Amino acid sequence: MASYSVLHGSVALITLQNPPVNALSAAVRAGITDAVQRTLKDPQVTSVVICGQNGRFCGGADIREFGGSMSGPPLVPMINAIEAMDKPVVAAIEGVALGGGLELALGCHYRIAHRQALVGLPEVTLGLLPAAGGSQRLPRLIGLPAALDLITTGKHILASEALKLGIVDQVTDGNALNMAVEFARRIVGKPLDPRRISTLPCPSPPDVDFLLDRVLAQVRKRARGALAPVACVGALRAAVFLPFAQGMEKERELMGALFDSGQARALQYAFFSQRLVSQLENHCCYWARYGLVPRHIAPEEILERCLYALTNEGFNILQDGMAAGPEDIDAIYVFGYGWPRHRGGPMFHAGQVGLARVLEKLEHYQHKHPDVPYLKPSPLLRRLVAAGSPAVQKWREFLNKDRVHSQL
Ligand SMILES: CCCCCCCCCCCCC[C@H](O)CC(=O)SCCNC(=O)CCNC(=O)[C@H](O)C(C)(C)COP(=O)(O)OP(=O)(O)OC[C@H]1O[C@@H](n2cnc3c(N)ncnc32)[C@H](O)[C@@H]1OP(=O)(O)O
Repeated sequence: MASYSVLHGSVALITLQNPPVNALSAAVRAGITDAVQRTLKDPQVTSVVICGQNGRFCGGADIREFGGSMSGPPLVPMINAIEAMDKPVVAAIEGVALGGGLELALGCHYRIAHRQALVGLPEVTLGLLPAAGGSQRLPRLIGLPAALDLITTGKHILASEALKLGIVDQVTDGNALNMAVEFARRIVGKPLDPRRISTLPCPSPPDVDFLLDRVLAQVRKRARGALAPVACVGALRAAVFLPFAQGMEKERELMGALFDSGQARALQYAFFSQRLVSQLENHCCYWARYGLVPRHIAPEEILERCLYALTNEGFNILQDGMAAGPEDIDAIYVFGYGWPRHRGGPMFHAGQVGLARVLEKLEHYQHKHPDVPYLKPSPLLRRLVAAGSPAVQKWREFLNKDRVHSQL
């Protein structure tokens, strides 16, 4: 939800309340929408400040809502209504203004931030693009090159850097909310048209087509099949060449394509998995509270069972002649499935660990779990170990000889 109060008899304060990061859930959007209506109707109110509870402006749209049917007031008309207000609206940014949180701030007429606050449009890291006007407002505010960088990488930047880029108007080492309230009182009566970012042209260099094509090529190379970074460039192209309203349509169309994609679902799953795993210690407290003694499972056991079963299947694939050499399997994992390049690939990694050790581990886990077929050591792995564990670069040659031998 969002609370509404009036300070000094004239400054309406709208406070986002959804701990821990004040994500823009349906209840928060409804609260803001109601508060905006109250502000418009109250003749005593001459300016507005929007802030977040507990020193955090807003962590963006509520990612948990993406999995279900979304209800409540939609974000885009809500932000447009804030921008259209005829009373100045100031965002007081503390903690974070990320994703939809920054898009909300960009709909305000001014942004005052704590120097250490983090701002950014990280949607791309969730397989999405900034679809509450961020892809259309940010380039109009800071120019195309800087917006391309921020939106296609999703990086968070400090408010002090955001000030240099022109994203925020002032930063403070003190209390950003107090500063925003004082600021809001001072700017009453100043013209608001130049502060409505949607009405501004998008500053872009003369060789804009060249720039967009170059960034698109870079992004495609870096993205390795990820859809969102490419869609982000498409949305920014729209910001340059289309009027705001049509740009917003394009933003929505591109978001629609990403929204239900397997990639967005996978990246959002990864976002929550990462946080869940870091809470594992609390699970231990849960066991202790109920007097249960959990079987100790070392993280290495899970890792090794997954990893060695995978490499073992790689040896079976090589033996069956489905891949000509270990490089074919490693390239699929490094380039197609994000296996860390510095670890070479699963087959190379097996060589690094030592084939005898991989075999020993597989035998150990097979003994513990005889019903899991993937843990049964591949005959090829056994033959490689028996042949003295040749280096991975020699396996292709070994396989050729092995195949010739088996045909004789
Ligand atoms: C035709 C069909 C058309 C369809 C078109 C659809 C149009 C739909 C319009 C939608 C408009 C979209 C608008 C917007 O552009 C989209 C977004 O805003 S996506 C969200 C962007 N924000 C982020 O990516 C920020 C994510 N969060 C973080 O990076 C960090 O959490 C943080 C904010 C930096 C804080 O970090 P920490 O202090 O370390 O805390 P944790 O990370 O541990 O988080 C604490 C807790 O909060 C949960 N959480 C964090 N952010 C969110 C969030 N945005 N939504 C929901 N929950 C969030 C996090 O999971 C932790 O909870 P726990 O998992 O521990 O229970």
